[in-house]
Amino acid sequence: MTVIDSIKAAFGSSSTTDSTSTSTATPTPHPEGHAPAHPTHKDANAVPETPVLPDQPVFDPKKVKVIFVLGGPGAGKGTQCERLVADYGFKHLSAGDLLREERNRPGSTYGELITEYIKEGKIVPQEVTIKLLENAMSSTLASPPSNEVWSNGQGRFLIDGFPRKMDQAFKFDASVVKSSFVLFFATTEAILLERLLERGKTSGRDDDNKESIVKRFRTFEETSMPVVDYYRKSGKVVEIDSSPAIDVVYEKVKVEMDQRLGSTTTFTSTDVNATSDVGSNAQPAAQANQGAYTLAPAV
Ligand SMILES: Nc1ncnc2c1ncn2[C@@H]1O[C@H](COP(=O)(O)OP(=O)(O)O)[C@@H](O)[C@H]1O
Ligand SMILES: O=c1ccn([C@@H]2O[C@H](COP(=O)(O)OP(=O)(O)O)[C@@H](O)[C@H]2O)c(=O)[nH]1
Repeated sequence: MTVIDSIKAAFGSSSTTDSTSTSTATPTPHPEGHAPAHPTHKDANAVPETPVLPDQPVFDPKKVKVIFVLGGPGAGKGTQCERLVADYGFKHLSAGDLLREERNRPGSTYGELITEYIKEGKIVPQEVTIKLLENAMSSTLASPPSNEVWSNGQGRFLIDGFPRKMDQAFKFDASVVKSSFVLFFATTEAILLERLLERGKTSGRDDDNKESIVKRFRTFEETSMPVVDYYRKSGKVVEIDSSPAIDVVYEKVKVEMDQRLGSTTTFTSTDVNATSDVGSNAQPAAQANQGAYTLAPAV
């Protein structure tokens, strides 16, 4: 059994194909006696400990607002989030950025697993992603941005590119906090492809190439669209056509946001920086927060 197989077994995901299923089953518990409490880099063959998610929501939904930002790869989620941070004081958490940051962290137990899943356009086992999000949220609330929407333990998060699978949606609601609504950016596959190939020229991302893009499209259609449809049935989806130019899309986004949050508040540039450090490809800020948003064992 390879290290990757061991990790998949620990997450109840023994083949690469089952990560696209919409199963809501609880992951297989970690095999007794196989995992050191905090496996180190040296434990090349160790089966890592599965992150444990709480049974009850960690955050109070009256204080902590979460808006999920969904859409196909390249739909413009990160681009629009960046603007919303500046105008509404959100903290932007990109699930993909958090995974890439964890993958790049020296000694991460999950580096190899994350690399393989991202290259194949598959969904990383939910425990890893949800734990990263929960850690990032706790850390933000512990040192909140200095603007009024973060006073008295309150906060608002844009969670970008998550949930991409039904089990993630259910588990996040149950163990982190129930989301307020979903901002869904819709456009055609042809536009997505064009944008991703263009982004690939400078992004340095190993999944912004034709082969991975096609796989990501299939995962989006088969696994992530059912999540959008699920939220749509409960009236929680705000759908925006993201085909037009960035400014045109953002004008529509603002109208929808103002209806739900009250009109735009303008924040100082200091505040903008404080809330945008986990934006797309935000490497320097991610380094400044090293350890804060990772799965590194607590010391
Ligand atoms: N409305 C738009 N029109 C043209 N290009 C866009 C638009 N929105 C985003 N882009 C560009 O498309 C690429 C993908 O956008 P991004 O925000 O990274 O997407 P996502 O986060 O959904 O993967 C980026 O290079 C971005 O600059
Ligand atoms: O909840 C998530 C979010 C992202 N990913 C992985 O990260 C990749 C990149 O996601 P990101 O949101 O950064 O990029 P996008 O595909 O939207 O451009 C995806 O294809 C998945 O492999 C994942 O496994 N779970």
